Amino acid sequence: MEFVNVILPLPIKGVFTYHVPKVLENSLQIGQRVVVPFGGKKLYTGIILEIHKIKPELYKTKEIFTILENEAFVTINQLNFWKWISEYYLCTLGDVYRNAFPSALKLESETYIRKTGHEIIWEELDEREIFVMQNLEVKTSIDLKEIESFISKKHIVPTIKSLFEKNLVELDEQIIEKYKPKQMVYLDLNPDFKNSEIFKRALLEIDRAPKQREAFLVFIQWQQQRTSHIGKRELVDRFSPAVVKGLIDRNFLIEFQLQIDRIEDYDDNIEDFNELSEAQNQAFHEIRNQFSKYNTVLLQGVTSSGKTEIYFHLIDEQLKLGKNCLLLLPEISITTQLVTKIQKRFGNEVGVYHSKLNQNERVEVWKNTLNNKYKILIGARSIIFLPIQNIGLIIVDEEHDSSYKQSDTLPLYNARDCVQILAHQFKAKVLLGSATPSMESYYNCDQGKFGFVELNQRFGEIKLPEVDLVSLRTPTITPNISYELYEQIKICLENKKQVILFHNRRGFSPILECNQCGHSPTCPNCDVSLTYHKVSSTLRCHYCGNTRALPQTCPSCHSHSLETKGIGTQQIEEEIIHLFPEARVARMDVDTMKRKHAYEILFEKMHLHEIDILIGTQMVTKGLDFDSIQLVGVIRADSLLNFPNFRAEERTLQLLTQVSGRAGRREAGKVLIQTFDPENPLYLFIQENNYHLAKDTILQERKEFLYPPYYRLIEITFKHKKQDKAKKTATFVVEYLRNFIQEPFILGPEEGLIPRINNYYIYKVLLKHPANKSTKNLKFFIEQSLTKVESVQAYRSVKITIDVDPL
Ligand SMILES: Nc1ncnc2c1ncn2[C@@H]1O[C@H](COP(=O)(O)OP(=O)(O)OP(=O)(O)O)[C@@H](O)[C@H]1O
Ligand SMILES: [Zn+2]
Repeated sequence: MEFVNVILPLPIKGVFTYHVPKVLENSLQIGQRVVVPFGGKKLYTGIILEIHKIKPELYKTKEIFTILENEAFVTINQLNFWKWISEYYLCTLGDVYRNAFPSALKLESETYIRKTGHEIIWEELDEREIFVMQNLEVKTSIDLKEIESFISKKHIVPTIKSLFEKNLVELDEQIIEKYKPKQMVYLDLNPDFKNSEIFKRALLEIDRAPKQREAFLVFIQWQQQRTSHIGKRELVDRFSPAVVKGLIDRNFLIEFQLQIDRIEDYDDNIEDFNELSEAQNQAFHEIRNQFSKYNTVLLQGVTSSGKTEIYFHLIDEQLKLGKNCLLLLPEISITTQLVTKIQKRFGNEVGVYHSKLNQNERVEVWKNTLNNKYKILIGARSIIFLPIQNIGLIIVDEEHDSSYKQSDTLPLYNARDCVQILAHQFKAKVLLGSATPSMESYYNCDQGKFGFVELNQRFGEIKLPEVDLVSLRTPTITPNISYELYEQIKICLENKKQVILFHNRRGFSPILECNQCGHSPTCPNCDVSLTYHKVSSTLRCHYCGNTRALPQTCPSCHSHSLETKGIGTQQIEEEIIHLFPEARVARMDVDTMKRKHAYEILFEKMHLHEIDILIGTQMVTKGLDFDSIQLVGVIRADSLLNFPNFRAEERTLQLLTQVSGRAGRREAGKVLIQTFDPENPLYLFIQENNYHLAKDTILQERKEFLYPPYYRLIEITFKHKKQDKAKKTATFVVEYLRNFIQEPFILGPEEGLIPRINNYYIYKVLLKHPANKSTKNLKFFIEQSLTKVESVQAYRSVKITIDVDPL
């Protein structure tokens, strides 16, 4: 008999053995998708990891139901990569599989499906498919379990798969819901207006509606400037719904809809490469040089030095060698300018993969990658899980960015580090690029592991912006805007230039406080104050989402003197509007950027200079490349530094350097940093643009206090609704581990920074390990300690997560 070991999307260690039905014997492949029964009732889509003839002795195997296609869906390289991740990040293969695979490709009992609304041609469906579709006529969504009552288990997944392929059903998951493909409404000119007589008459007709006339002319101007369609929303935002409706009612503009979420083929012109400047050319050659000695090279290029241009030339070289390239970007940059830039150079050989794609799009990219359709793949961190082929070069742009680390779902991997394994598999090179490299990467250069190339000149020999520190200890014009900043904004606006104001909201969200008794409403489920949301007039918990109406009186002493404390971007916006009533102001933060195309619209507006002042959180610090930003203001630099994390200084340095880099990219620019602590050496380094000295200071401290990059960290988190259970389990683990690891390499258990989230009490244990030694033993002890926990009945319900290399 033939057996297969299958990976299932479960947080259980190990693989699961099934026997192969006679008809499938000798035809299976490693990496193929199979549907298998599990437990009493469930069924899952699994991946074949091994095929063998060894009958398990301890239990009776079940038979696999079916295979989903005749070829492997996961490559051997991928499976090896998954194994590495599960060993390094101490999670199960099932955790990796669950995360690595698009949901639509791993149907299981709990998967919900619903109709797409696509026309059903009943004659083309088989009996089972008809059953499912009829069921969906009466119910909006069903899960695979329900289908079991009318289709045999064996046939469920193939049936659904077939309906998927016919585009008749889609997954119904709450998370996916958000990104459901949307029809976007666009506007076009009435085709009759091509006739200039009709056009002239039309213009006369709206002479008496000046707003409509203006909107109409702006629309025509846009149409001439752009190759893409013009969204209705954009015109509405610029004018008003009524004005735009007027133009549509008059039949001047015609509405049409397009589904925008499908991966669009690029059909515009392919642009030539820019010639590299002398400095860029030198860096380019230096990188190639270093690649003959090192597999990984760190490129530190100051902001606006044109690193992208160098990437393009390196990529081009690989393509000419017949190799593919992988380009990793922080999540946010994906929706922005870079992707368009790349498509302009490389056309349709580019695949894009990121979290805002819907399920169908993900499947499409996966299949195209497997079929080696793309020469270049661009994506956020999850791109490393695609079935990539024939890779010659992997580029990680903004390598210091924390969004390369997955922090909410297992596995808690860092894509910047994982690409080393992929590169090894393909014998490919890795280029890490940043204006502000991470301490880890510097360390690797020092250790002789990475090569190092520096590019110290901005493109066009533009000078780096001048940085001024402004003390907040002296009186300000409005609560958060100093006289100096006010003056500079004024000058900038007079010069018809744009301003970016950066306000770090982390830890500074507005809260409600009673002036009488000092009470501040807290979340019933978490140990945090509720955040005040002005627009909806609510108090909200940012950890569990708990929301309540804004109280009129203090819940504790019933006085009426409730006041908001702390500042958010909204307050800054109000102050700016008050100071500059004429200016066109926009805000960029999680609240304003929720909608799928919010970024594109905002960037378009920045580009067209329809915004004078852009106020935003961290989002404005990354990658923005606009011509006319002359001034960058940092509202409160200190809020970054005061964050209780050993990386606070590094992050501050990176953020401030990055945000400063948005200024003066075409001609001289200026940066104003407002702070309560203008003598802080870190700010002085930033002012002098001395990243190297700043980095040396930080590294010195890290070494002294046994932190990365000199030591690797592993953090174990314990969560339980009963506080003492969480604490006791954590203590139990620490006591066990102390047999092998002594102070100061083991810390805790300590309460979490927020001791309770969503009614779960949190305890943490931190382990440190010299970076130049293998963590194999340490990881073994940790796993042992968890096995010990498993054996104690009372501790079993405690939720334990291990974070290797936490940020
Ligand atoms: N060789 C070149 N020819 C023409 N334009 C260039 C060239 N190199 C760079 N540029 C332009 O200079 C600007 C800055 O380049 P780019 O955005 O690549 O910088 P960067 O190093 O990635 O900066 P940051 O780290 O701040 O994102 C871009 O608008 C780019 O188009
Ligand atoms: Zn809460």
